[in-house]
Amino acid sequence: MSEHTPSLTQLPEWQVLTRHKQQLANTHLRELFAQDPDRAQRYLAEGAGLTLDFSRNRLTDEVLSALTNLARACGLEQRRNALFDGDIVNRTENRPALHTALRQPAGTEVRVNGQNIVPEVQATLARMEQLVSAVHSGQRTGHTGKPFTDVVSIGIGGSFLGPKLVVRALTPYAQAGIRCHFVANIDGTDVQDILRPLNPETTLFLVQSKSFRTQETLSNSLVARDWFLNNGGNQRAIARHFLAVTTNIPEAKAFGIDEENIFPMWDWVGGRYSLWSAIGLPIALTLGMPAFRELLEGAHAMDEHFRRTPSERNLPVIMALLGVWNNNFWGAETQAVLPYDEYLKYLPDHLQQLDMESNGKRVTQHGQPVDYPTGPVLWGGVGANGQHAYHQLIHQGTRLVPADFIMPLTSHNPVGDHHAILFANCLSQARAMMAGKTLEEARQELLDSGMDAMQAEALAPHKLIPGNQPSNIVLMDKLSPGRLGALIAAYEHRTFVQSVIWDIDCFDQWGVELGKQMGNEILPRLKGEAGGATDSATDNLVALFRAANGV
Ligand SMILES: O=P(O)(O)OC[C@H]1O[C@](O)(CO)[C@@H](O)[C@@H]1O
Repeated sequence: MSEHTPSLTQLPEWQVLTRHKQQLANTHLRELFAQDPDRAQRYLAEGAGLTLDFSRNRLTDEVLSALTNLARACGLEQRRNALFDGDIVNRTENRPALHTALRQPAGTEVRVNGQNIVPEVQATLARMEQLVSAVHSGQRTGHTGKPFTDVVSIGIGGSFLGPKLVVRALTPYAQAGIRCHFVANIDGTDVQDILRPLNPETTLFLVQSKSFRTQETLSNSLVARDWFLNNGGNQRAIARHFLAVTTNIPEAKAFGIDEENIFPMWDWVGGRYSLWSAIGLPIALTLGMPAFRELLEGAHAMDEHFRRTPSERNLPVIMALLGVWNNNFWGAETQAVLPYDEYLKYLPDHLQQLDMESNGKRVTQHGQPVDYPTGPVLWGGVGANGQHAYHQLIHQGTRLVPADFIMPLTSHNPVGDHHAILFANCLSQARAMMAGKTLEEARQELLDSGMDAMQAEALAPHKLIPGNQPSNIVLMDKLSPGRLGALIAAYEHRTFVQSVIWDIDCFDQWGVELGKQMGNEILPRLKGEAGGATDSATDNLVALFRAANGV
């Protein structure tokens, strides 16, 4: 396996790309389109029902081939095989990362420590199916015999963001009228707002925590349990109303959840890759098992595409390589994700954890500091709302902002011309970012509007739009469970490929631990249960908090 010795930036393949960047430094995307009429047809990749148009990147055939050479030199093929084969790819935690096994068809094999894990995955799906059908048919009811109407999923990070994205994205497929709510934040407002209108007799709680040690989730679960007990519930009834998904069965039992109501998780699934496991129960309970299985099938189709397609036609590989190109060679520090579909509202939130928790790393897999930027700041929101907020900075600010536009070609809610207008907005934004407007065009436009020459001269620089901003457009026929599964899996693989190039561990997250540790030290001081000093800035605010709360 290639291990980037001595450094990624010393590889000959990297040097070739540095030279390509210098050669292209003064070439505008407009020129690349003008010189190359077939560009749009050539820079298309298709996989698992998704189409990626990557023509609006600062890319030539030579650059694309140099990028794929870099991927090869970094050992992409071996690392990808290691990922799918269940090798230890998360070295700092000594684990495989087998989210792909969660969407493997029954009857296939993936071995961990010599044992095939697919049957266990399938058995868990079968248990989920039983639960979902019992809840939907009314066979499993609340403790007073009433059918469940609401599911409250309590979890944070990967035990929250993926299910929330999917439940919202696939609203048109919702079945049986089950409403799903998500409590994540350790803020009384979040949990209270959600519980207040609910009926405890018809509410099913899912405590979602891989570790069953996460402070936010455990505190919110205690609030939910007290609310249930104080509103007509009783200890025995907890068994009917509280389920858990976790690897930590003893802690879940200690919380009061019956073993038969605990669904397994495995340490070979990372939290941010876990929506495909029983952590997906909010999805299955809201949409039904057929839709959940279709989601898995879509993701599996993307796994197969990723595994078997040559890099130059491989959708997630191309997305990853373009990210490296923009980030490491052109200095982009962010990546915008702009879904042009209201249902994909929570996609940027999910991708923030997926990408930034995975690739926000500063040492190589061997603990050597990197001398190149790694994961960018990922952000975004639904189009066209963003056009009236942050797109101005993309058009005329000083930063390079690569963007991914994502849009289904058909709408679940066709209303008048809405969908065509939305698509026109998506295309026009990508085009404006690519082409921009020259000073001469701005000046001419002003003169044509009847402005005198002096005024036009003064105003034209304000109307100049440099363009040359790279973007991708990802299209699908419609936002179905299968296409959504493929889309999320494509981003998972994009993240993985980038981690291979950067030689970092994309499956650990040691950085988040320090804040948790410090929080545990500060909390007793806020409550007046411990003294001691931290730093003067923290101590000042601890004192302010205590005074405000009468501690
Ligand atoms: O599912 P758990 O164990 O409660 O963890 C929740 C989240 O906390 C983290 O460990 C840190 O944010 C995430 O990786 C994880 O998704």
